[in-house]
Amino acid sequence: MTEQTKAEQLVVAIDGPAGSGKSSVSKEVARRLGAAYLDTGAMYRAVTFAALESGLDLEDQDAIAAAVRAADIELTTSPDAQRVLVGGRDVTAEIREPRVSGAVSAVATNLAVRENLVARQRAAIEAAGRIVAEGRDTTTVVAPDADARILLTAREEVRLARRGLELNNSQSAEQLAKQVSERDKRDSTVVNFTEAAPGVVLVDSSDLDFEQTVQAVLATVAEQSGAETA
Ligand SMILES: Nc1ncnc2c1ncn2[C@@H]1O[C@H](COP(=O)(O)OP(=O)(O)OP(=O)(O)O)[C@@H](O)[C@H]1O
Ligand SMILES: Nc1ccn([C@@H]2O[C@H](COP(=O)(O)O)[C@@H](O)[C@H]2O)c(=O)n1
Repeated sequence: MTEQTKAEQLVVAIDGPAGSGKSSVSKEVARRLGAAYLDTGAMYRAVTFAALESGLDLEDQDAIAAAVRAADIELTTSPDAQRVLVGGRDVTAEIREPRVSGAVSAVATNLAVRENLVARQRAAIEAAGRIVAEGRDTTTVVAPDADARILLTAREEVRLARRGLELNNSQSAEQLAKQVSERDKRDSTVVNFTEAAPGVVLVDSSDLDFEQTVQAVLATVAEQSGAETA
């Protein structure tokens, strides 16, 4: 762990469905808290990228399990400069490509992959000490003992519209549904990110703008952890 007093340590876990604002809101909350930021989804994307590059059959559970164990993944935890390296190669942009987004659920539903990545994520949280970690199972599996646990959500039509706007409305309704609703459907076969578990606070951003959502999350962190977030 870095040089931090006990009072400075703070673990915030945020999960929720696709397009709910997990990554953008978590990054901004991390900046305002002077905390690190862990994008757990980037790790699933990195493994998927590595498997695709090696030409592996993503449905071959054993081959993918072996690949994750061998995967050399480096992830920076600065909310201002995120970099992802696989085997020393910078794949920060490539892991966001549609071929990875379309394939990642197949890898993320492999339980051996989840076990391996959850262990790496816990180690990253422990190493940082003061951190906002986001991803579909962070409040329930990765960091159930976090100081603050939030399920960030928004109505489906709002999430679809936000993702559409993010992509300059270049996608058809069908393509958007694939990237948001269908991915959630497949992911939810192994993780529950639609209902708040006991002790997890629901923040619904459907009728909030970005800044209001950040404020709502900061207020929830203060309430749950007792930390000063203003
Ligand atoms: N409250 C909000 N109001 C308006 N736009 C928002 C709000 N929260 C997030 N956004 C925007 O919605 C889009 C989706 O957000 P983001 O990528 O953070 O979602 P996500 O939950 O991380 O999605 P995924 O799980 O698919 O990676 C981004 O363009 C982001 O800027
Ligand atoms: N904790 C997590 C985080 C992510 N996943 C899987 O990775 C995919 C990509 O996540 P993004 O947040 O970058 O969109 C996601 O669709 C899940 O398949 C996960 O399983 N658990």
